[in-house]
Amino acid sequence: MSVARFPPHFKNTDHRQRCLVQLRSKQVALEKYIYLNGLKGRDSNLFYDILLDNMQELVPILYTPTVGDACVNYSHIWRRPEGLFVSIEDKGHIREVLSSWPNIHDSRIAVVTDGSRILGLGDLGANGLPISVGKLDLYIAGAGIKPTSTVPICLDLGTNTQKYLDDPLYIGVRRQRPGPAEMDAFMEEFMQAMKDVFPHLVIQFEDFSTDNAFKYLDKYRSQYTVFNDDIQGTGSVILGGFINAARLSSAASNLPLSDHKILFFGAGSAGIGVAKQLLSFFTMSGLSEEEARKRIYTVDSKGLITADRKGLQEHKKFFARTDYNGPALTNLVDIIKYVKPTALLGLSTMRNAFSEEVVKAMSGLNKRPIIFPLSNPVALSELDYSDAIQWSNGEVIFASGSPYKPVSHGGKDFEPGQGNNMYIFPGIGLGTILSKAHHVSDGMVEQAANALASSLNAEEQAAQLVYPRLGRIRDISAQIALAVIRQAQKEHLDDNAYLRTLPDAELFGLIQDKMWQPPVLRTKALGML
Ligand SMILES: NC(=O)C1=CN([C@@H]2O[C@H](COP(=O)(O)OP(=O)(O)OC[C@H]3O[C@@H](n4cnc5c(N)ncnc54)[C@H](O)[C@@H]3O)[C@@H](O)[C@H]2O)C=CC1
Ligand SMILES: CC(=O)C(=O)O
Ligand SMILES: [Mg+2]
Repeated sequence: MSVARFPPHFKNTDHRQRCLVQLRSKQVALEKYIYLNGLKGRDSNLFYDILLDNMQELVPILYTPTVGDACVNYSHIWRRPEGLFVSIEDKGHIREVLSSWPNIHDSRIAVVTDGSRILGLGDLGANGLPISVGKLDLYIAGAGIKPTSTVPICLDLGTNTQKYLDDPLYIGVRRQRPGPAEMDAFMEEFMQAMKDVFPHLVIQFEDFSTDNAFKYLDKYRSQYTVFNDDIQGTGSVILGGFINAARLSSAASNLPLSDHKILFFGAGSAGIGVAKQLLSFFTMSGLSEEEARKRIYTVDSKGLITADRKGLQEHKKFFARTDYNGPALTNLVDIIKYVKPTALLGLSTMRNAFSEEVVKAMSGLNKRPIIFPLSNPVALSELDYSDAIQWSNGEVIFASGSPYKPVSHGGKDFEPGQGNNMYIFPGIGLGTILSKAHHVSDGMVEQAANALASSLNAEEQAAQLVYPRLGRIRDISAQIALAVIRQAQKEHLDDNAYLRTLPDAELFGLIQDKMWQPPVLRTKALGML
């Protein structure tokens, strides 16, 4: 019998470089994703070691935009089990399904999607699992959560996307999605079973379609340790970036912060989640809640949202305008001329909706307009960075949901921000886990945003960035976790009395010490992979 052996001149130190060479030799982003996924399966320590050193290059592959391609094609590229599928056919014995997970006692954080609205790509059914895997990779790399403490879950409830039902390789149950009563009963059993099987788990709801996103957050946030990333995580990350953007914009035009006016293009779970969080930008600037609400306008596929519109969905009512009585305003440039916003935020999934005319209208109103095209993935972004810079003559204050490369214009280099909840959820999760908080409160989400806004270092401030650079994500997550823990303590939601005894500097050190590091150096020293 032959024994498999390493080649005689094999060196672990070279192998790290070899992996990067193999990765970079692939031309297609989805192939890079498949390669990295394979590497994680063969040697997860090496995978995370490489990820930590190459965040800027690898995050766009493991996360948006490429994770979107991975989801769309998951039934075809599937290679190995890497998470839990909980099927509607498991109803009645969901507890047994969850109990099959190998690391139950170590489990601390689950990302749960039902695949019904993956990024802006719609209902992908059971193909949604990679979004949970990708988010958890960011928990591991960004907040040092131990890989064995993470639980990626996709609820396999069927899909209303016919092409998947017709696909012979589709990996999910072949049925339409359940109606509200059947879905509610499934969620009830699932959440109770999660509590029974994983007593110490923080649950992140991800990419549920908008009505269910609001419904299950409202229903479960006081019963379980749960938050919704698309509503609260996005709200928090955009509040953090907006604080910095508004300061830059106000400094350029001498505008008091409370005079900003924000126009939301897109009023789904993300749009309304962000709009509600941004109320606190105005209340922090001295306005009352009611005055703050008046500084925010929302637009959906039917135009400016007004209170007199018939059949308005519940989540759109809060920001519906009562002060506009003219004919329905449906054209974005007309809406901008009417509202005169200082900031335009896109969460609409409408590619290129922010046209040259739109950007010029914003530039005509503001010396430094704030324009955040936040829809994911890149193919659904409302505005490309190079267009934004060109059409605003370099004046735009810009952050997008998915990453863009820096651009040059008029002999100057410009660096975009990435307004993505990836800056927030790792820190919220870490802070919640360490404080053993029973719930994730609005206060914890708001303090996470403030910590993110204050996290820019001198170099980032000098470069007029609105978000810190990704390479510093662990430092950022530690700062956010500290703020989240302190707020949990203030609200008496925590269950870790020891952390209360520590001054901030010591608590910050403890958070950093708790962060998992891939033990590659040790395996390197042992001469094995
Ligand atoms: N940057 C980030 O961190 C995040 C970005 N997102 C992105 O936000 C986008 C929206 O997500 P959800 O709110 O959950 O989806 P959704 O489908 O519930 O909301 C989309 C909204 O856009 C509106 N819309 C669609 N077509 C429009 C048009 N032609 N004109 C004006 N409005 C239009 C719809 O009426 C709806 O209000 C997705 O692309 C998602 O990837 C979501 C969460 C986080
Ligand atoms: C980033 C994210 O959570 C989304 O696009 O849904
Ligand atoms: Mg999401």
